[in-house]
Amino acid sequence: MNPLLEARGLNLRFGAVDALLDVSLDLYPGEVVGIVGESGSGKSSLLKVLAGMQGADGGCVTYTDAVGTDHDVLNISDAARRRLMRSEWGFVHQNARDALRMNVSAGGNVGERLMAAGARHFGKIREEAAHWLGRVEIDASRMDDLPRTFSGGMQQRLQIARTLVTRPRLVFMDEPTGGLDVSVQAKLLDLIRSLVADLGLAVLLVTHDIAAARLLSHRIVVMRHGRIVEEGLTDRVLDDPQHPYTQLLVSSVLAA
Ligand SMILES: Nc1ncnc2c1ncn2[C@@H]1O[C@H](COP(=O)(O)OP(=O)(O)OP(=O)(O)O)[C@@H](O)[C@H]1O
Repeated sequence: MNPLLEARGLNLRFGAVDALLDVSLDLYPGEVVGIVGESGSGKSSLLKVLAGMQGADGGCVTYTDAVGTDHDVLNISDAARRRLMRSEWGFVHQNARDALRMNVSAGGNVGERLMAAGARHFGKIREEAAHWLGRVEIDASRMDDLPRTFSGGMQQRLQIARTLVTRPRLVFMDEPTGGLDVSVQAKLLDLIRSLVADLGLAVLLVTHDIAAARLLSHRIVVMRHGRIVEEGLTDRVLDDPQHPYTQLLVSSVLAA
């Protein structure tokens, strides 16, 4: 099986800071890879570069689409990147407000993604939006309400419905449960886990929450100072960490 996304030798500098140093990564269809590390280790920078939202100073990223065409993500045109974002990719932001349109109804937020992907039949769009609100456990009676009347957890579930309604093959997630209450986080993680498994999604998950990474990821990549210091199957990395930094990360969770 060929990787869906292949990154080689990525470098990115901000002034004197190396945000990424020779980072290489493969992501296979249906695979969930958790990118963990402390604040400032380069996780978000890596996600943005892989999604073509941020350039790099070196290296390359190749995405192979559903019909087998390779896309050179770092040199892609804005229009082509937007096309991928509409049809094959999704991005879940930490803050739902960065993705949702707050003055558009919940149903509209989901439906407009379908319209952007070419759907035209109003009845079908509304039906599909209602179906997706149900899948993320938002009551149908809230369909015409504005997202600003929703709790943080509901806004995040709405963002997920908006992202998944177009059936992406690859979803980038940047701290999807960050900033939420612990009990809300647990419920959201369970929901994400079942949706990802049902839909067979490939996911790149950035998180500083080791428990979230353990729950969702098949494989874990550990970053420190812009480099990948360890990677492997989730249980192996978390139960038998080899790098001293991973040992520290894991033991600090155990001690917490
Ligand atoms: N736009 C920018 N301008 C200058 N420096 C930046 C910029 N974006 C990131 N950096 C720096 O690059 C390094 C990596 O940042 P990045 O946000 O990727 O880390 P992170 O692991 O995602 O951290 P966090 O968990 O806090 O979001 C940090 O030192 C950060 O200060």
